[in-house]
Amino acid sequence: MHAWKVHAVRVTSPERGLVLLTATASDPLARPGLASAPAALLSALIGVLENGGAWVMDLRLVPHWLIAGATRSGKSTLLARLITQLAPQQVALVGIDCKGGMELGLFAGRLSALTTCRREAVAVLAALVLDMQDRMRACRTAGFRSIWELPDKLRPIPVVVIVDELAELYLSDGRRESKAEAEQCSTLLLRLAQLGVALGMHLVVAGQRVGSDLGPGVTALRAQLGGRICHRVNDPGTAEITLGDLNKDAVVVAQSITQDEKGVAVCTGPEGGWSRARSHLTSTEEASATARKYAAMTPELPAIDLALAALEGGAE
Ligand SMILES: Nc1ncnc2c1ncn2[C@@H]1O[C@H](COP(=O)(O)OP(=O)(O)OP(=O)(O)O)[C@@H](O)[C@H]1O
Repeated sequence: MHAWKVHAVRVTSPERGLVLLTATASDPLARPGLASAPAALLSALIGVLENGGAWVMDLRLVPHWLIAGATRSGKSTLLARLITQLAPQQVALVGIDCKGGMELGLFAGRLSALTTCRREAVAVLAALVLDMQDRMRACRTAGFRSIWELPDKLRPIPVVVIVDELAELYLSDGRRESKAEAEQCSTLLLRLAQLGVALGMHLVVAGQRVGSDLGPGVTALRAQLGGRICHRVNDPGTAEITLGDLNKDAVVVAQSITQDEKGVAVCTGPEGGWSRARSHLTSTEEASATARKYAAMTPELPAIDLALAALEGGAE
């Protein structure tokens, strides 16, 4: 695609003598209102690319995404934009926000489930994996390889699982139960990522830390998340981990994003290219108003409700 070829030759490291790109007043990143794109199922207009084109995340083309960045770099704002764009669509949104639900809680009205601790996350992910197996059976019975081939009436609703702060799911305090829970979470996320593509299960995972210090499960998961977005990072290693397996020049550009460039990121495109881009700023008010407006469209996911109810029952 034309929009993604922008950096093919012009960006390289300072050591190699070429100039890195930065946002300026004449830069499209400073005027994000310009870009637009048609609405399509599972497609979200996130912001503007450096060449002025629309920055679109299309989960039908790239099913799973990893979003990295230091604190206050723009991760939650990007997730807010994504949810605001998906809210009017026929999709189920599931939030996993183990920082107490402070970020994704804004969208509670439009989320089919919101988990705020890892114990709940394990229950919800396990229910989704079971649902995925049902979807697999339905496809097999009908002789199809994906839910998208099923007739409209039989097609299950696509589910987008949004994780704010991946590390919360993988870190363990050393206790045996905590370790087991982290491992369960890791296994379930990996299973969703591996099998979900054809079955309408999508993962969008954001975190400050996305490296193997969180355990081998994170490396395996990262390999399954084909879409990558890297905001400003605290350490060069995070940009390397996020983009390095895709494009070395992209790493250098991500490492050059400054503290003032909030919402600026390097993002990958659908056909292997990449670009600098800036997300549209979504205010807290806009986010919660959108969630309220489309709350009636929130699909019920009974399997998840049952799993969470069982958890509550077990806790009494
Ligand atoms: N696209 C954007 N355009 C302009 N400003 C932005 C944009 N994205 C984020 N900001 C500004 O940066 C601030 C921090 O953004 P955000 O909360 O999304 O960061 P974060 O990476 O999620 O941080 P944390 O890890 O601490 O939750 C926002 O409050 C907003 O003021």
